[in-house]
Amino acid sequence: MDVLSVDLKDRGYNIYIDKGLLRNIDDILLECGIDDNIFIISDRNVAKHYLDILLSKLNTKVTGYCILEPGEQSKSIDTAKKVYEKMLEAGCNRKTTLISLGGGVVGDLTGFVAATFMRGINFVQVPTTLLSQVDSSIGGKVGVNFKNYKNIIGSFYQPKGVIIDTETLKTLDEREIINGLGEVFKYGLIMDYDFFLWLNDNLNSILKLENNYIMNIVKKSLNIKKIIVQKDEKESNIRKVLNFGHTIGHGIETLDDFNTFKHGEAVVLGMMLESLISTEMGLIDRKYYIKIIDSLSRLVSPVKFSAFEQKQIMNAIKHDKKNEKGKIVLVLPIGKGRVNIYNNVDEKLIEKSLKDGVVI
Ligand SMILES: NC(=O)c1ccc[n+]([C@@H]2O[C@H](COP(=O)([O-])OP(=O)(O)OC[C@H]3O[C@@H](n4cnc5c(N)ncnc54)[C@H](O)[C@@H]3O)[C@@H](O)[C@H]2O)c1
Ligand SMILES: O=C(O)C(=O)C[C@@H](O)[C@H](O)[C@H](O)COP(=O)(O)O
Ligand SMILES: [Zn+2]
Repeated sequence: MDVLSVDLKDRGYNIYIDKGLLRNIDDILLECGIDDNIFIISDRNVAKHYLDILLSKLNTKVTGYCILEPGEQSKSIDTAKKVYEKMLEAGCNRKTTLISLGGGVVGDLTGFVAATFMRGINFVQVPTTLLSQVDSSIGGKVGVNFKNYKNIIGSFYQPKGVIIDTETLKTLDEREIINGLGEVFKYGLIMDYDFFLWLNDNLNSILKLENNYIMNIVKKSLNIKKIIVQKDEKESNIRKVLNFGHTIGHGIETLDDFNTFKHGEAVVLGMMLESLISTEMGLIDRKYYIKIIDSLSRLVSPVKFSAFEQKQIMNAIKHDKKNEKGKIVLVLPIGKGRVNIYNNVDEKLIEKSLKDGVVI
């Protein structure tokens, strides 16, 4: 088992990573200081495969559970209200620990409920998608969508531990693995170009879920995220780089009420368009731009957006949380494995990139 520690003073915690860890969840929870009074939140797809393992391992330590409908629509205030109700019915109190068993949707929602129920209770992340194992389960960004805006209500609230069983990825289809790889490629492009090249060279083995490749991806990704979060927990500056591809990506994700693109797919398309803007601004050369587009196109094919969609994406961009003094903030590539934060990008250039689209 690999153990990484996220060092955030009294809010620090361990991340436990290995194949088959769910079978030791009782012992690992004890290591995190959690014994009983546990309430589990999961979704229907995940519960079908893994809830029984947790219930049999934790037995009488579990006071209840709540199973959500799968999908982004569950990341809402309405779902949070339903969870609060179930928790009250089950007699949850300030000593209750929530376990989030699922992907990023269950994790963000559970974290939000944990941050708000009785002014804050403990929670542990048990991520079961590649995306949640490499990204959403650490760093403490918790929240829900509201009025079709992504993560617009939420908090920074760290878990007490993260338990990653890479074996759970075996029940995901390839589209979900590619969804997670979107965030993994992001780490390479913002911080570690050698990792980006390694991902390109080994994509076939990764898609076959060969365990040493998956372990490498999860550990490398979490190490990059942990270093950034430790430096800037509440996103005053450097943490913004984790948002590469997201300013445009979040707009793309909201299209068709979140029904067309998954988060990681939208981020891939966002990274392509933000790289195009970077090229237009002369921040990267054409050769590097082509390398980025060729590589990301192996995950998601570039998309041409209709005029209506372009408008909707621009509206989302104008409500992005990073915006300052009415100016759109973009994280843009400036060289191999390097990005920078810009608050002076001409709005017209963003509109033009959405209109032109990327070419391969
Ligand atoms: N908090 C953060 O830092 C952060 C970072 C990145 C993304 N996110 C958020 O994460 C969400 C996306 O997360 P996601 O991609 O994990 O989506 P998800 O939680 O919707 O899971 C994807 C699908 O896989 C199913 N599933 C999950 N685990 C499974 C398993 N092991 N076997 C079979 N099916 C399984 C789910 O039921 C769902 O249908 C978005 O809302 C995004 O905004 C948050
Ligand atoms: O942890 C972060 O910081 C990130 O930005 C990681 C992103 O991958 C993630 O999608 C995050 O939820 C986006 O946050 P938001 O603040 O732009 O809503
Ligand atoms: Zn993301």
